[in-house]
Amino acid sequence: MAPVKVQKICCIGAGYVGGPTCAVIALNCPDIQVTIVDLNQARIDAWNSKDFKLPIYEPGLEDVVRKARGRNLFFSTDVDKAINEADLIFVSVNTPTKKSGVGAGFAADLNYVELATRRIASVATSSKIVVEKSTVPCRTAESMRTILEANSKPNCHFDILSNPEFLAEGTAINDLLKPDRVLIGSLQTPEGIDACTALADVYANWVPKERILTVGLWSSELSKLAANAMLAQRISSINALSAICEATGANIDEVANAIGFDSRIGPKFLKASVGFGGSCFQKDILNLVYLSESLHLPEVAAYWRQVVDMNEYQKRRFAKTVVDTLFKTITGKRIAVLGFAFKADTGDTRESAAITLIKDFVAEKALVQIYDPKVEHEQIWLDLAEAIPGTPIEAIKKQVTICASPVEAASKAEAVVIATEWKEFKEIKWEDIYATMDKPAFVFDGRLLLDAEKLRKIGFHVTTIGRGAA
Ligand SMILES: NC(=O)C1=CN([C@@H]2O[C@H](COP(=O)(O)OP(=O)(O)OC[C@H]3O[C@@H](n4cnc5c(N)ncnc54)[C@H](O)[C@@H]3O)[C@@H](O)[C@H]2O)C=CC1
Ligand SMILES: O=C(O)[C@H]1O[C@H](OP(=O)(O)OP(=O)(O)OC[C@H]2O[C@@H](n3ccc(=O)[nH]c3=O)[C@H](O)[C@@H]2O)[C@H](O)[C@@H](O)[C@@H]1O
Repeated sequence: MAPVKVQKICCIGAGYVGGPTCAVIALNCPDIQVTIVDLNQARIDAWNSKDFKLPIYEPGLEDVVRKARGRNLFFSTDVDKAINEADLIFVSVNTPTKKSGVGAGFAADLNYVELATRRIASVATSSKIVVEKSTVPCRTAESMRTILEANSKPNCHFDILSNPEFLAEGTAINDLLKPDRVLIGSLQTPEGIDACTALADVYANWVPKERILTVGLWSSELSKLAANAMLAQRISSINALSAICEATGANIDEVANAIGFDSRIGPKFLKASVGFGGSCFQKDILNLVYLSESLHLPEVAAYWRQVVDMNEYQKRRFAKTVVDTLFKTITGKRIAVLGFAFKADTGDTRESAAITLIKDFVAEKALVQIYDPKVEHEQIWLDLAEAIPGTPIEAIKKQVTICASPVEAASKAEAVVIATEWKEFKEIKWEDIYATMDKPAFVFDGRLLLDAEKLRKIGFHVTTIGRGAA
């Protein structure tokens, strides 16, 4: 049998991955009808909104959706119809860390993947290619196949592919338009290879053929966890070195630059920070730790576990530096936290280092004044309520204020803490900030973003991550 020519795609899950990924497929493949479905009506309504108030903020996304929506890109809550019409279905649902039961705190919660797979099996009346887009533990495709085969209608055949997504938030559209690579894993059977070719042909509409890598299913699944673990490991390594820099007077940017010049190491992902955040690094490493333990490889599990432990240490170390520098107490002091998103150019706050910092400041009885240019206020309250369980939100609101500008956040504050590397924080008129603050006025740069010397000339006391006291 020749590979099918994909004509209709359904994507289950209209989130940070499903939305942008399939919007870019629709943009580049005008002959393919792409329908992105979700159970969350509000999310779908936002994707369909007349004024393009999309549910996620991602530079360039609106432009892509404006070009393709209504042409060959559709958003719907009619999951069954989209499944039935499609020849190829992406499963792009969330796979968070399990909160309870076996593997709680480590293993991926595969409930959403399983429910989506069962839905496909129960409504499909023709053969489909089912593609794992979600990040999943190794051999999840096998469970999906078992579920599909046990529940399918006669004459329905399912091929399972793994096609993990490597986009980073904030640069998602560029990453999708010009990916370093597209990875497709399949069974090495004639049917598996045909299904793989059918998906590769979709990407070949805009991705150079040499960047489309085809591998075995298990390699593909593991490569996704491995890529995130290696990226996070670089950040934990540079952050561990930042602690040595602070203790010795070395400068972490100079060290990163010096080692990054080695072409075997390379310059990217060596920016010391207050700690990595985002929905995936921690979750995927813990998933790898769990996998290693399940395979009776405790030393391997401990090795990867240390990447997450170092990240926790970095966040806590930074919060402690703030308290220690402010004369060992921040009780009743105003602290401005600039940035709440886990990185710049996104409104996403999942696992943001800012949340840990604010939690620690609140525990120390400080008054926290937050400013972020993109994060919705409601999201900040939700995150803080979750991070500080047992404290009613009214009590949290007595200690925390959300502000409309950096100057407002800095008003009467003793310290400004940079938690997210938003470019606009570089462009602030720091003289205005200084004027509004209590003295001595402190700045803690957790992102190596600001010109410390310039701030010192204004009168600030500046502490920068990875730099010894000046
Ligand atoms: N956020 C990111 O930057 C990246 C995420 N990933 C992976 O992609 C997957 C999805 O992540 P996100 O898009 O961030 O998650 P998300 O939480 O933003 O979106 C998932 C969506 O799936 C929907 N959903 C869940 N079960 C459903 C069902 N049975 N039927 C219909 N809709 C359903 C949810 O309502 C939600 O809107 C995860 O496995 C994640 O690890 C991979 C690369 C990058
Ligand atoms: O699986 C995923 O979800 C995605 O996870 C990351 O993407 P993302 O989390 O969106 O963003 P990153 O740019 O990787 O940043 C993650 C965190 O590390 C921090 N970071 C990044 C780079 C660096 O040098 N230093 C540093 O502290 C960022 O500020 C942020 O908090 C990966 O980069 C993507 O390839 C992957 O697809």
